[in-house]
Amino acid sequence: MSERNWNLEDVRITGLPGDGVDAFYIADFITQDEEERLLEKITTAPLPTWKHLSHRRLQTHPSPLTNNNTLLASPLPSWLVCPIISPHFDRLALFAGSPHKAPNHVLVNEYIPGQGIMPHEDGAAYYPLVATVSLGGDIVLDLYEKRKDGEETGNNEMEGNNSGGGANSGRLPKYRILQERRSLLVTRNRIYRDYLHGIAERDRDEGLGPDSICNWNLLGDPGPFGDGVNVRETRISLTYRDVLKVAKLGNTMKFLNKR
Ligand SMILES: O=C(O)CCC(=O)C(=O)O
Ligand SMILES: [Fe+2]
Repeated sequence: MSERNWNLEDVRITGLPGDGVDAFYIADFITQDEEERLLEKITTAPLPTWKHLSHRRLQTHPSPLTNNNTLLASPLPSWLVCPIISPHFDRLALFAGSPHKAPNHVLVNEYIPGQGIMPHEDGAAYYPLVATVSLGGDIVLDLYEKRKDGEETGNNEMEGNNSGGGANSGRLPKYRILQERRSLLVTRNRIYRDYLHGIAERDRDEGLGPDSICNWNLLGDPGPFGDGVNVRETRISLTYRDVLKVAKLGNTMKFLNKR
């Protein structure tokens, strides 16, 4: 399909800092059929696959990182590889600069209306690039400037260890990105490192428009948000990353035997 020959140059979020090279948004990144197939895989997973957190639930593929942020080498399930990594990410050469040249880890987050994720950073366990595919519903991701006084906890709440955002309450986002279902959002480098990201715990996103949403010009269809409102539905995100430290199970066993 011709419209799927994306060019990253055309989909930069130019309203963000970092010379525009640090964030990209592609509407209609996957088809409705692809979305349906992914939702089916995710929602029919056996219940123990989900980790229940207070404000969302989470699947981690292929497995959670160890305590020292190491991934035990294991392939991603094929439904997370095809078609998103292969062929779509490959065509965009999205992970060409990352150590393993491909994502090796995917978090699946589910938010029902009213749920969200506190402002946080993803941290140093990963190459600084996150590729997020949204399924099921539209949602606003907020970016916050880090505090200059060094008070920021640097919390990585990715796998659910965050203690909560009391210190963040009342804080206003610096930028807002609207993620439509079936879209791809890529954030990397400066946006990854210098900002916190979060999703407000509400059942409607309000005040949406070209002045408040930095990717407004890249939306597939701004029509539904013409009144400035997005009524949340259950939204599932797939966040693809490259974990820097990977241990082969064989090596881990050797290491354990030596102790
Ligand atoms: O659901 C999202 O888009 C964000 C998830 C997130 O920030 C994370 O898993 O670290
Ligand atoms: Fe995150």
